[in-house]
Amino acid sequence: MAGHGVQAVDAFGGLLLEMLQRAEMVKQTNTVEPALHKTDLGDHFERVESIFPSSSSPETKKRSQYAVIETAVRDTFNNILASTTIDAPSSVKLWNLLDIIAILSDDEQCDPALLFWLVEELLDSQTIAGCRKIFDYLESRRERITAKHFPQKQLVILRSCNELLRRLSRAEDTAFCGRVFIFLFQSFPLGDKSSVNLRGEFHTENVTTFDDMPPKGSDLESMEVDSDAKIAVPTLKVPSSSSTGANKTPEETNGFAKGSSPTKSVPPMSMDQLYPIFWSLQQSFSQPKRLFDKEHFDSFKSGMEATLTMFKAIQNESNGRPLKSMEENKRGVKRKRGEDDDDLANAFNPKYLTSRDLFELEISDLSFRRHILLQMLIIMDFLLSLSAKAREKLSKVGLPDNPNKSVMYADQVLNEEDTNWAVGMKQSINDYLKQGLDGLFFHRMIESALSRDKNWVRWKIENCPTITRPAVTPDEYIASKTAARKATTNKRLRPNPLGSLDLKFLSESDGQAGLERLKDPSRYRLPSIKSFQNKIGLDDMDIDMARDEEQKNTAIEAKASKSWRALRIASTSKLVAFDKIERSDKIDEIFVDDVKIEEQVINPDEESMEDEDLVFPKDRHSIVISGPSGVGKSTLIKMLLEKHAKVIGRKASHTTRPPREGEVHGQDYFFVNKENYDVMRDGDEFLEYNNFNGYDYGTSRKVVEGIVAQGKIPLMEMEYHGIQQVKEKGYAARFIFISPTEPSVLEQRLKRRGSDDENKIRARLEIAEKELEHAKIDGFHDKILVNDVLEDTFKALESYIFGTDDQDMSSTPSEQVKSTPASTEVDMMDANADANGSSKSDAIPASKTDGAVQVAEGAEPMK
Ligand SMILES: Nc1ncnc2c1ncn2[C@@H]1O[C@H](COP(=O)(O)OP(=O)(O)OP(=O)(O)O)[C@@H](O)[C@H]1O
Repeated sequence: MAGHGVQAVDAFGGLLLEMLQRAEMVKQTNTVEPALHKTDLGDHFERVESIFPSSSSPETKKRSQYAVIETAVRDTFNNILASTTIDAPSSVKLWNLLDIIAILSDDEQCDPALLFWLVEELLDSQTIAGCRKIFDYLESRRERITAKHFPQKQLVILRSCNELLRRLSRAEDTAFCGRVFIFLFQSFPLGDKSSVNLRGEFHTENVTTFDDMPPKGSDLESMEVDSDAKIAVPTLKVPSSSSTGANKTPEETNGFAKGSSPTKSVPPMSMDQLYPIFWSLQQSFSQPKRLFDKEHFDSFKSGMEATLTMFKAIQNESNGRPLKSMEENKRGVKRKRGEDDDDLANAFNPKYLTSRDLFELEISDLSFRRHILLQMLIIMDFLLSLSAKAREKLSKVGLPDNPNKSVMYADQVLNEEDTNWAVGMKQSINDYLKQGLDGLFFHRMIESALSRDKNWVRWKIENCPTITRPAVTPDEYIASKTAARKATTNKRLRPNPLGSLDLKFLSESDGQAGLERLKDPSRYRLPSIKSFQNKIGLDDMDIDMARDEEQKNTAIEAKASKSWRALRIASTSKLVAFDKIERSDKIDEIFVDDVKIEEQVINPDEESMEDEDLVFPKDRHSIVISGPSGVGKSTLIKMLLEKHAKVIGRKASHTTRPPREGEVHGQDYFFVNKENYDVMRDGDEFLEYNNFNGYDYGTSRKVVEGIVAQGKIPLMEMEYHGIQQVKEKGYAARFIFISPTEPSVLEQRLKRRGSDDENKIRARLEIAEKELEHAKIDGFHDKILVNDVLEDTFKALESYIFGTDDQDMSSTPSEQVKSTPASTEVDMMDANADANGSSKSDAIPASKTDGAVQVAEGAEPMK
């Protein structure tokens, strides 16, 4: 540390080092998470006071203390930066230092903005990849570091974020830009004015250049060179009095009378003619104030009309061949998706490609046309906000005494004719946008975005009044909750109205147990036909043995109900047997065939095993297996996948590591480059991610969702950082830790495995220690299995996964679960009938049940 000769600086510097040492002991990970808390640092904080004796004035003391702390902190900060890189594990010292400063700042021991000053310097000194890491820190601590003293911090936050945004490419780092914006949005209150463009400045630096060669045979009469923008601005010859338009028809003036449609009956230009006109519109889009000049406005109007006419002509043409364009669209999408992850980095580029050669292609693309039309709508809204009607409306709502004149353009009023033109043009654009693939949806989206934008403009005109609403009081909250409950409760609802389902399982008091009962497979699976055979036999006996007429009728009705349900089930698979049924009370034929079918199907060795024969765990959450290196995770996972290939699906992670020999992309890993990996990470596409041995690894949400979509249960292997992230994201899974009988077996197994040299084994064992340490945290894992004898561990693992822990372990879980449904079903059906006194209400009118599934649903829900 640099000596400053100031005793307090040296003393605080020493204390800071002690705090950092303590932090390293407390937080044993090398990652940003978890954050340090004041209690983690023991009594070090009390010692801060002793370094700064109280002086005559508290203000003087505060100022000198802040200066001393800042100097010492900066020394330490620079030392850390000089000795580590942001990617190295030792960078944890930086995060620890920032955490310590955050604690000091919350305690008002140092300048509140100190942390952000350092972050600003850090961002300035790092590459974009390094900045991502710093942002990991900022995002993970956002709430904490912005909760107190925000006014003192906000300027630095804004400055550093803006500086970072300036460095980022909107095209290549779109997702990172988004992270920065989201950080700003979340940190600053909604009504914060610091980033509001109060002066109504337009983004005039965004100049769109295009080929300035005059097109052959065009109608352009002159080419003006706009010296500011250094681009050729073609001017269309337009009738001189178009804005007054007194003696001319709308067609003659290119202006539009009320209700007339712009672009009506005007033939489209050639592409060459349109090209300069089309691109010169961008000038007015980025500098709308140009339109206050009559000449510019006239040429703008003609350009807009010519463009829309061309768009309409293209639309009509593509409507004539819709199938082809649909095909092309599909092919485009397919090709893009087929290119695997490379298109991830190929994000939207906000700069237009304006080559003349591309023009025709671009303009025939619907998305491109929509983009331009959206720009047109924005400018139409801008023009219409200057109309006399809009002015009147604004004055009616009552502006504050000091409205923001810079965004009002009070000296500009759009005349009636131009207003009508803008209204007509807006209407035509809207009509156009509603057509085509998803046109209505697209139109609705932009309509709502634009209408919201108008509110922001109003807010700016009103000089950004604070957007706050008084907090809801506890009384108001309770009153509205009670009222809502009252409004949604039907008092006349009978507990179990005649003919309706028993909805008791929905009752709140039943809570989790009720939900669990809903997951019972018997609720959604069809009962087997066989299960009805015995019951119908029993009903037959009841009919024969009935002591009086009433008993007999009850038994007949019960039999009819069951026969009906059995027939509905048989109708899906054994319709042939129906021919053999001669009497409605004698349906045995369906049972005869059914036995044969079951015999054929239950053949576990058969490749084409039907899905319904598969046995799934009751708990279908993802399974996460962790454990120290060498404990046998991969071995157990392999066994599980071999035995339960149709039930459990393994996901491949994404990694930046190059493939090893024999590794297959998509099977062992998804091998992606760093750029694509970062884009995925910034886009929150990973459930968890980590860096190991200098390479990045991540579990893609999409891959996991894909396994679920296949109807399988995802199985993942993760180390404790990953588990921590997964838990923080609130992803529900079952966490199983595989533990060795004692740590020494790990080394033996790794040596026996022979896949790593001595050094790698050492490195693995070091991390293994941490894994074992974490396993001690109460509740971190749902199940800990000690892998002593492999076969026993596998059985225990299966039992846990399939929810058969408590049952006999001699048979495999699959066997156990498989053997139960038939008998359980019989019991449940009986219980149902009993619960209702008889199965009278089971009868389902034919008109109400159209399929076999409905029989199962329509019948009493199984409990
Ligand atoms: N119960 C067991 N008894 C003896 N050897 C075992 C047992 N379980 C696994 N092994 C062996 O231990 C070695 C390490 O197992 P495995 O590769 O499955 O470990 P791992 O936990 O996946 O390790 P890593 O995390 O390093 O990939 C293998 O050679 C495996 O055959």
